[in-house]
Parts: sequence; structure tokens; C-alpha cells
Amino acid sequence: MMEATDGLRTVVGLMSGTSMDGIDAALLRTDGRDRVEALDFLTIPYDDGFRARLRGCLGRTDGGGTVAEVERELTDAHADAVRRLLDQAGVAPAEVELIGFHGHTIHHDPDRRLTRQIGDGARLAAATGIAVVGDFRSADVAAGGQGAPLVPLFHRALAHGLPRPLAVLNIGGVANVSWIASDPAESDGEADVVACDTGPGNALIDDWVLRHGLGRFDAGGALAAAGRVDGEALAVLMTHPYFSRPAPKSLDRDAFDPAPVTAASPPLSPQDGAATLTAFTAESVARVVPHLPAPPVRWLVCGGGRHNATLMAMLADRLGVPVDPVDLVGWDGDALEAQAFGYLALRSRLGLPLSLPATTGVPVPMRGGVFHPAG
Ligand SMILES: Nc1ncnc2c1ncn2[C@@H]1O[C@H](COP(=O)(O)OP(=O)(O)OP(=O)(O)O)[C@@H](O)[C@H]1O
Ligand SMILES: CC(=O)N[C@H]1[C@@H]2OC[C@@H](O2)[C@@H](O)[C@@H]1O[C@H](C)C(=O)O
Repeated sequence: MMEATDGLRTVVGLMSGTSMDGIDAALLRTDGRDRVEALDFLTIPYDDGFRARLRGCLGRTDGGGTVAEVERELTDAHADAVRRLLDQAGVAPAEVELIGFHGHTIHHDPDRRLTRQIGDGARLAAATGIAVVGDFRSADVAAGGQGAPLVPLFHRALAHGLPRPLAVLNIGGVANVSWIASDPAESDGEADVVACDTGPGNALIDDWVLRHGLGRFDAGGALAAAGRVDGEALAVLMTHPYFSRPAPKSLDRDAFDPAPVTAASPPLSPQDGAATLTAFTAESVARVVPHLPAPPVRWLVCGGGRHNATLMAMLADRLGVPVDPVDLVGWDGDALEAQAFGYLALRSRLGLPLSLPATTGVPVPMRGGVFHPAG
């Protein structure tokens, strides 16, 4: 379609992340390689009723009944997000070449070659009149990869001119890191990016806060800041075998059992529980460093977890090098994941890989995504 004279295409990226907070929608221009211009962004929060229905789908491997209903509802909410984004940006649908539609992960078990994102790409294409690329993870998992994380090539595209090795850490429901060595211009496209999920992000903290009727998340990390880390509970949490596995590796949202905190005897106060679960996220990030080719000289943090000051302080303490929100280098830390799926949608159309052996463990650089023409 419309390749502008500068070689950039206008795309939309849509992400419904594991924290189930809502839909992130980003508008950007990109060449699918190393050029990215962010244009606009919005988040549409899910209401509590839909969030509960979505949560009810987690872990389901069947397709029928409620899952199919939730998938339709989710898809229609994404169509609405696209309309609102384009209205906000003053851009007509005809000016947009592609939508990258991640959908919502309800099950992820790559070791059994299973990963499932709900979201009906054909329905979204029909509703918006814009071509859609969806189902980004299946080809990778079918080839023996982890199917996640997929944002590393996007992080690499953004990372020109920053000190290396650089780590870009996304703290969503689950946390994932991209380790970036050389500059794209000088790279062979392969071993210069290493990636994996590090462990829990905010999901366990969110669940704990919700369970105590204290809101949906620990705003600013204030609850954790008022508590003390239970060293014993943290040590038990850190015995999970995931932390000694080499990268690449990936996680489902509910991979970790928080029982050492939630079922502690005597019970932990809301503050101490929040402090301990926050330390669990920070400690699991620190535990990934020996699995990287070399220690990062700087960590840039995106995703909602960067708003948690207690978590950021614990990360700085454990990592011992500068830890900053990505916004400090001009990226939008809330928009990055959604932007990545717009970028990956274009790569899919260009026949470029979405993942590499060192990012997901696929045997060879892997294409992916399923195309749905404009309806
Ligand atoms: N002001 C804040 N203070 C503390 N935590 C916050 C704040 N704002 C957002 N968060 C955390 O960030 C989470 C949302 O993060 P984000 O949108 O990056 O996750 P996601 O994209 O759904 O997950 P994933 O990256 O795993 O797919 C919230 O659930 C909350 O825990
Ligand atoms: C299976 C799945 O949906 N994984 C998500 C999840 O959320 C964070 C982390 O776990 C990451 O691996 C991935 O998302 C990001 C966007 C990725 O693929 O890079």
C-alpha cells in the first residue's frame, strides 16, 4: 500500500497485556527495520466485569462457550480502540496500512508447543476496514521456540546511540528483558540481542493488593515502601527452578505460586507482603544477569512497573548500575509494547524475522504472524 517517499509506513499496534488493565493502542510510522516515529497513543481500561470474564478464560485451552464470547467482546473493544486512536490523532483509516493485533494470552506453555492469544483478526479487519496481522507467537512456538518475548527486535531498533550492553526491561504483569550488544547498523542481526522473561512483574503484587481491598495495584509502590521484606519467604520464592534455566525462556502469567507470602504463618501484613513480592520481582531481574552474555552497563525500564518507585529503588540497589525509565531517553514507556506489535506486523508483511535463536530459542530466525486483508 502506501509507502511514503521516506520509506515509512503508518501502522497501528494493539496490546492487551497480562496485567489485564486494558488495551494499549499506538500509532506509528516505521520501515519495519531501524526507523520508528511514534505518532500517538491511548489506553482504554477494561471495566471490572470484562476483566473478570477475561480472567475466567486464563488457562483455558478449549475454544468454545465463554472463551468464544470473550474473544468477540475483546475484538470489538480493540476495534473501538482503533477508532478512538485514529480520531484522537486526526488520521483516517485509509491512511493506515496495517494493524498489529496481539490479542490476549490466555495460555502459554511453549514446552508443550502451546500458546494461545484470543482475538479474531478477520473480525477486527472487517470492523476497521484496515488489514490486520495477528497470531504473532504460534509459528515460533510450533518451530520449538518460546514464542516470547517478541519485543526485543523493536527494542534494538530504538536503541541507536545508547551505551552497550544495554538492557531494556519491561515490567508488565510478567517481566522480560532485551539485552542489546551492538548497533543495528553494524550487527549481523543475530547474536547481538538476547532475551527472556525474567520472572514476575506486577501481577503478583496486583493480586495481593486486590485481595486486601487496597485497589488494583500498589500506586507508586507506597504500600511496599511501608513494609519489610520477609527474607525467608523471598528465599523460598527464589528456589523456583525457572531462575537457573538459561535464556531464552518464557513464562505464563500465573507461573509462580505466591503461597510463601499469601499463606505465610503468621500472616504477613499487606505492607510486608507487598514489600516481599516487590523484592521477588527485583531479585528475579538481578538473577538473570549471569545468564546474559555480559552484564548490562545500563537498564532502561518500560511498562507499568516503572511507576513503582519502591520497585525501581530495589532494582537500582540490586543491579548496581543506572536504572532509569525509558522515558528518560525519549521513549514512551507505556506505549512501547503496543508500538512493537505495529512494527512486528510490518515486519511480518515484509517477510522479515520476528524472533531469533537468541531471543526465543527458535532454531533459525523466524517469521510469523497471520494476515487478514482489510474487510
Ligand atoms: N502508578 C503506578 N504505580 C505502581 N504500579 C503501577 C502504576 N501504574 C501502573 N502500574 C503497574 O503496571 C501494571 C500495568 O503494566 P503494563 O500495562 O505495562 O502491563 P501489561 O502490558 O498488561 O503486561 P505485560 O507486559 O506482561 O503484557 C499495573 O497492573 C500496575 O501493576
Ligand atoms: C505469552 C505472552 O503473552 N507473553 C508476554 C507476557 O508479558 C510480558 C512477557 O510475558 C512477554 O514475554 C510477553 O509479552 C511481550 C510483549 C513480548 O512478547 O515481548
